[in-house]
Amino acid sequence: MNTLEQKSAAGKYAATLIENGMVVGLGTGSTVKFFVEELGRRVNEEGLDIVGVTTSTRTAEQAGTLGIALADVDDVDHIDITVDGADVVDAQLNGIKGGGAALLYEKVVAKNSRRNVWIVDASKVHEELGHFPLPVEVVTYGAEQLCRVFDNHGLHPVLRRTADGEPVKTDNGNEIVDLHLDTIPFPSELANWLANQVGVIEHGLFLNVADEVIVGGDEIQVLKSPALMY
Ligand SMILES: O=C(CO)[C@H](O)[C@H](O)COP(=O)(O)O
Repeated sequence: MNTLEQKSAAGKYAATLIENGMVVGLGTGSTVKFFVEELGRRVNEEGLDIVGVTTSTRTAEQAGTLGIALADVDDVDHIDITVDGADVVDAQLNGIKGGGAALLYEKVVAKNSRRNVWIVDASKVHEELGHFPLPVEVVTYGAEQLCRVFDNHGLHPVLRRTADGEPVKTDNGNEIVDLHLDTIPFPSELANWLANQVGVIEHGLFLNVADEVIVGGDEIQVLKSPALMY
């Protein structure tokens, strides 16, 4: 299976986890697109009755077009399950997210979910975090200054830009700085440090968030969080 087929397989498998009456967090990205597509099919063909809580305008547009009922995160009293993608997953099921610049809403929805399932292709799974630039959402005001601070700490920051050279704007109007790190040996320490920097809105380290990771392939692999294994 190629990467796209693996993404599709993972997305379709995740859609089988969704049951009538569930409030479902809908992540963002090309893998989630397959999941939402299959969810839409089940809503329309099987009468699946769910409410979706989206993590980006892109996903909201897709889900809306497919006729999936949507609610604002503040208008539901709980989220049963959230299905989202990831850029990297390590052996502890910690991850890097935000390749699609939706990390803030993704983290808000994840933190308010009873169960978090990530769907990935096999290339995303590694022993340790790294292998993908770590996205950090920052306020526009002072973004260059913040980049200097990151640079002084050896974090190799690059402000993310569109093809036209303009800074990428998130759904909240903030900007994304990608930290080009080969490895992240101490993710908790880095997460705490980033969270303490003035101007940082959120970072893409998702630690102890995923309960399960579904890896697409000829055979679906379901990796479970160590916390769920005992
Ligand atoms: O975190 C994300 C968006 O902010 C995505 O879930 C992540 O980038 C994976 O995307 P894809 O499924 O397209 O590889």
